Amino acid sequence: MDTEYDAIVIGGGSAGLSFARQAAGLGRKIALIERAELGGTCVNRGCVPKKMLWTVADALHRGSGLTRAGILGPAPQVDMTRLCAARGDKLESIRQSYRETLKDAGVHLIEDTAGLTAPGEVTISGQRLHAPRIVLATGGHPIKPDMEGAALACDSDEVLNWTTLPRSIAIIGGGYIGCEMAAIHAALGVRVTLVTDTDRVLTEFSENAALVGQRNMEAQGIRLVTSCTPEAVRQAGDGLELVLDAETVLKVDKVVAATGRAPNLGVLGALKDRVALTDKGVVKIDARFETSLPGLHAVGDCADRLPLTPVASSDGETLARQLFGTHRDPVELRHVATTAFVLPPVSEVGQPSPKAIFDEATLSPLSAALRADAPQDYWGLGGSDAAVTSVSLVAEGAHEAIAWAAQMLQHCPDRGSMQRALGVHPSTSEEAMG
Ligand SMILES: Cc1cc2nc3c(=O)[nH]c(=O)nc-3n(C[C@H](O)[C@H](O)[C@H](O)COP(=O)(O)OP(=O)(O)OC[C@H]3O[C@@H](n4cnc5c(N)ncnc54)[C@H](O)[C@@H]3O)c2cc1C
Ligand SMILES: NC(=O)c1ccc[n+]([C@@H]2O[C@H](COP(=O)([O-])OP(=O)(O)OC[C@H]3O[C@@H](n4cnc5c(N)ncnc54)[C@H](O)[C@@H]3O)[C@@H](O)[C@H]2O)c1
Repeated sequence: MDTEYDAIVIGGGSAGLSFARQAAGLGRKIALIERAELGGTCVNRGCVPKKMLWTVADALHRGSGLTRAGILGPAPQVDMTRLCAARGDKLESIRQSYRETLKDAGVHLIEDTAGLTAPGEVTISGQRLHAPRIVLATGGHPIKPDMEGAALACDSDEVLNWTTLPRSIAIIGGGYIGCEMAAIHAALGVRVTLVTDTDRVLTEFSENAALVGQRNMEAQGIRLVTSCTPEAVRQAGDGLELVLDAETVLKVDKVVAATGRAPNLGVLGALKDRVALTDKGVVKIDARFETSLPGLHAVGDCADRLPLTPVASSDGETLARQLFGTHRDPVELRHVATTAFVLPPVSEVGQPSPKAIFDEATLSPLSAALRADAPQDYWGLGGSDAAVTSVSLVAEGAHEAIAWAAQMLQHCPDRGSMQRALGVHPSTSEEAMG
């Protein structure tokens, strides 16, 4: 087996795959080491299985609200066996396409657990490999809250592997994962309570957009408990109890912890003290993704960027170009569009100002007139009339439209010139642009 490479990348998720493909494409000899499934979190335990579930939830949700339009009759049932089989096939086809891509690109794929044993040296199953550049792309894992009985709670990895649906769940955490799991499972017919320690959900989004998303979740029948840190999870017969305080105990089939993620840094072994971390516990990097240990770079969720797949993929490719091609700056995080896949989705790009310059209405889409639960749409602009710096959107299809807003923001538009373009009638965006 070869032991000398131009670069060794540890982790075959979005960041590592993208680095390896690009670096090999630039003619370099690259090893990629992956201890589990190719594709990492996004493909196996994140975006892809989540989005497939969300697609089903979205269809059920749109249909179920339309009672005033005369769509009546028994609620459609989800066959989880079929759904899981279709999802399993899709994930395997993605993993297979990655295997083929790596092979075609000439990347040496090693399926093993890697440890960093010295600068420029990685060890797998007792064998030492060397490269002047080592890339950490080891991603992260879910963390559970520090409370009695936390081990009884499922994390997102487990939820995305459920083959049957519980009747009721309590979710701890109102971030992306907690809200997405809540909206999806409520649409699938599960009774959902979401408990979070902040005073509103989706605190990574601007307040006005998040509050519209929160109201839509409540209209969907999700019970929200804010500003609450649960005290314990207890077994109670076949089910569980989530203890909120001395007086309040929720009885549910399952408790889900969606309380954040931490980077996978076991790979650093004895070198861990030589690799500086940020206050958030992720690896500190400079503009060339280099860590405090010369020759060691970090990309994706283990590094101090935004834990989103497009950022991981783009940074992996950028690092390969920086090391082996022509220099390219990392994408600016203010141009990264993001979406919480609730129903309808909450999407945003840019740097929202505390007070939006345009959000005078929470828009009432025409479809709401036909729905029993009347979801609201929302469009907000941040910055100033002279320079718009953010766009927030809550609407069906928001996750598609927000990419165009990201492109528009690159050109620093003023509000006046935005109004000289016209939207489609009748549509939410037309109301917002008017
Ligand atoms: C439930 C959920 C839903 C999400 N939804 C979205 C979404 O809709 N949109 C979005 O943009 N982002 C989403 N994300 C975030 C996205 O999945 C991550 O940002 C992205 O997957 C990070 O990619 P990565 O390559 O940095 O890490 P990962 O994909 O986690 O890959 C790291 C890989 O490194 C391997 N590894 C770790 N240590 C070692 C070792 N010592 N030796 C060998 N291999 C090792 C791991 O096995 C893993 O495969 C979601 C995340 C979750 C959990
Ligand atoms: N659609 C997407 O793009 C998407 C989807 C899922 C995840 N992600 C990425 O994954 C990252 C992690 O997501 P996440 O939702 O796990 O983490 P998060 O950090 O975004 O949210 C965790 C939430 O749990 C709350 N919390 C923590 N401990 C608690 C406790 N003991 N009691 C009550 N509430 C508690 C926090 O206040 C926070 O609201 C996100 O930042 C995001 O970048 C993205």
